[in-house]
Formats: sequence, structure tokens, C-alpha cells
Amino acid sequence: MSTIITQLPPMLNENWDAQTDYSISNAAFNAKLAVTSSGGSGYPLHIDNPQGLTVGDTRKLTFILYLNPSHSPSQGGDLVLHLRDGVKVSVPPAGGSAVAFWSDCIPHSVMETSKEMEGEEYDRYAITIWLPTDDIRMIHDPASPFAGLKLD
Ligand SMILES: O=C(O)CCC(=O)C(=O)O
Ligand SMILES: [Fe+2]
Repeated sequence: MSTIITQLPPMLNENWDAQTDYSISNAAFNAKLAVTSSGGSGYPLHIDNPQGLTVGDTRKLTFILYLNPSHSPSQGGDLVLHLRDGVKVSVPPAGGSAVAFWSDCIPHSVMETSKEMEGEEYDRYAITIWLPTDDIRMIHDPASPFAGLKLD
């Protein structure tokens, strides 16, 4: 995990162009390992950083790594990104897959995990790392093409 935290910001920052320099910080804001058991609750629709600078929250990028090597679609627990024009993108929490999205504007939800099947317990493991920006103008930037995705 520390490898992700140290290598992701420089990797991303090398690839912005002049107009979209999101200046992802080398300082990880926070990280969590979430474990949801079979038949566990999901997350309702939310934005990770809805209040931003009003509460001093500079989180810009949410990076999630899933650790479920034998995941099957019937186990549920998909992350759903709610994009513009009603477009939804489902991300199954399959082991080894990772997803990144803007913490300050992309609404997302997580489907409930299915009840245990044939006596088999299913735990859903997700590591989330939130990366702040060093350029606070990037938080809730109205010029961002994603600005319209924010739910108030
Ligand atoms: O575990 C996931 O797929 C997403 C979790 C999430 O949205 C959150 O912790 O804010
Ligand atoms: Fe979230």
C-alpha cells in the first residue's frame, strides 16, 4: 500500500497537460481497509468530498484497490459511478482491479453484497486511498468537465 501511495502521485502528475494539472499531492490524506461480509450493506449515493475547502478538505482523487481473488458477479458489491446524462458505470470488486475517480465531484454508490450462498461466506475487501491536491483551485473547479456531476 505504501508503494501505491508513494508512486501514484508522481505517475499521475507526469501525465497532466497544462490545462488540467490537478497537482496530486505526495501526502496521502487517508486510507482505509473496508471489509463487508455476505449480505452486508452497501453505500448510498454520495461524493467523498462534498464540502471541500469549506471544511478544509482537499481530497481530489479516490483510488480503490479490490482484494477479492475469487469474486464472482453473483456476490454483488459492485461500485457504481454515476456519470453525466444518467450514464452509470459498474465496477465489480474483482481481486486485483483498481478504480480511480475524482473525490470532489463523482457521485457513486456500492451495491449490497449477496447473502451467503451454499453456506459460503463472502467478505468484500476494498482498500481506499484518498489523495489530496496541492492546488486548492482544483477542488470543485467549476471549469472542470466533471463539475456538473456534483450532487449538493
Ligand atoms: O468500496 C467501494 O467500492 C467504495 C467505498 C466508498 O465509496 C467509500 O468508502 O467512500
Ligand atoms: Fe465513496
